[in-house]
Amino acid sequence: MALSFIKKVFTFGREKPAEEQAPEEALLVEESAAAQEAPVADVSPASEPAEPASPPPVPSGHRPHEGGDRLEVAPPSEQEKPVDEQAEGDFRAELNAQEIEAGEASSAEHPVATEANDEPHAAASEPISPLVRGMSDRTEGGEEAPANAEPSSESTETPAAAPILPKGFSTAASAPAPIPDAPKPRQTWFQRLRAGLARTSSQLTGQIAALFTKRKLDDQTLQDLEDLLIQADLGVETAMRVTDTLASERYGKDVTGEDVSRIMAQEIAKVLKPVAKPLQLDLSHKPHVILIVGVNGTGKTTTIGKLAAKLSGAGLKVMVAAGDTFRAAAIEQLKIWADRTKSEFIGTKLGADAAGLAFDAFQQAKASKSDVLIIDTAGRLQNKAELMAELEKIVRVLGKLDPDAPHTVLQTLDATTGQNALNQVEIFRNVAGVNGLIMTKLDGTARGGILVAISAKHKLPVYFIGVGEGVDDLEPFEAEDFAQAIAGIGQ
Ligand SMILES: Nc1nc2c(ncn2[C@@H]2O[C@H](COP(=O)(O)OP(=O)(O)OP(=O)(O)O)[C@@H](O)[C@H]2O)c(=O)[nH]1
Repeated sequence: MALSFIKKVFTFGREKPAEEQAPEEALLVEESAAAQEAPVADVSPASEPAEPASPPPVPSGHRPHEGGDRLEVAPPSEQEKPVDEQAEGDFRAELNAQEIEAGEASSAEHPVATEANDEPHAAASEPISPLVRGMSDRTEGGEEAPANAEPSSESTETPAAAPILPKGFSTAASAPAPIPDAPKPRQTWFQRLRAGLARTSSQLTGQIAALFTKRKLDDQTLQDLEDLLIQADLGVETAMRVTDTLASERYGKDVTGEDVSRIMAQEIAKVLKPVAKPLQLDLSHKPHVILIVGVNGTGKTTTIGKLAAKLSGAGLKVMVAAGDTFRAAAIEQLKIWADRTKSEFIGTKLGADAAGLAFDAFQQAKASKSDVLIIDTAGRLQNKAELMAELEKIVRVLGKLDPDAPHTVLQTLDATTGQNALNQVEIFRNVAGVNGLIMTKLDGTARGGILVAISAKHKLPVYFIGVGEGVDDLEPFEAEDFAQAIAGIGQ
């Protein structure tokens, strides 16, 4: 399967659109080609000599996946990361500048889920402005002084002697230059995952070690252990698996914290292995439609950017649709991701019907022979019936153009959420037919145990995990790695 997929990736990806699309009045459709030709913004002013030179154009940073058919695209090697990091810094600055320009600096910080976010923003539906390109590295007027130029009359004047200030005062000129911090080496994704899950794992391992100090394994310790595992969000089923295995191996014997961690990692991995699957694309659909759903702020738009980068990096023709018509900043954000990932973009005005946009996007993607269409949706709390009905409508409308569409419905889950995520999956699955999950923010202070409980209950594939805000911070989900990170063992 992996080979045939790779073949598909590179076969389909090289096709060009058959013809240019006629512009539609209501839609803002951008061919990515224009964006590809434009230089990448260099937002590092030359007046800051400490900054490194501008990065090369946005790095693709993608190569065919080495070990499987999970989108068939592997994350970039560690050597590529510093370049990505620099480019990412530029991108973030670009994003900020764009948002400030759009007069939405306050919403640029990206809100955490609130009910207020469910209402359309009052901002006017301005057409999307072009990206802020880099600042000039020249002074105003665009001229640089030639190297052998005569010094100006101003420069021949003797500089005024610096005043001698009383003790306890200083001027900016006399203050010692601050010593810049040495740049921190970028962590690997597994280190970030480990760090994100550190709270869960260290709490667990600490409690387990305390529980088993100088005690033989008996019914009481097993019960206490089960309680600890449930408190860590792992769910009753997995907690019992761990205690049953431990009991069968060591009942009545001395047990160390390491014994428990090892068995815990092993049992968690057993639960996760069946759901750690590659995201299969059926490229015969042209486009394979991926709908992204989830609660506000769980990382839908960012994840779309990351997915688009992987797919277009592999040579596929990708279109992204800004179906989050509630938030102007979300449309802007997706447009920037589209430019950056060389994807086609389709959007509409703020407050417009999201299902209508999804329908238009599907038609447009068919016409332009896109391989993959990824549709963003507005974040919604799962208890908002009206918004959930809108989501249902999006799915229905897509089904009119292809009864199998949307072919993949991905739900993003914020790893810092905890127990509520179980309920979110339940409801989004019923309403939108979620058939795959992506857990984001596993680099933060994550409570990753809930993914184990969700996997045990729903058995939905978990395709990727988000381990940062950068374009490359999306990793294929690996059961063993995740299990070890939760149990606090491994690399
Ligand atoms: N640390 C970290 N931050 C992330 C990750 N994924 C997304 N984010 C951040 O989470 C915030 C919300 O991400 P969005 O992609 O805007 O979330 P959304 O679900 O589209 O939000 P709504 O449009 O409000 O529903 C942004 O600041 C992202 O940069 C991740 O894996 N790690």
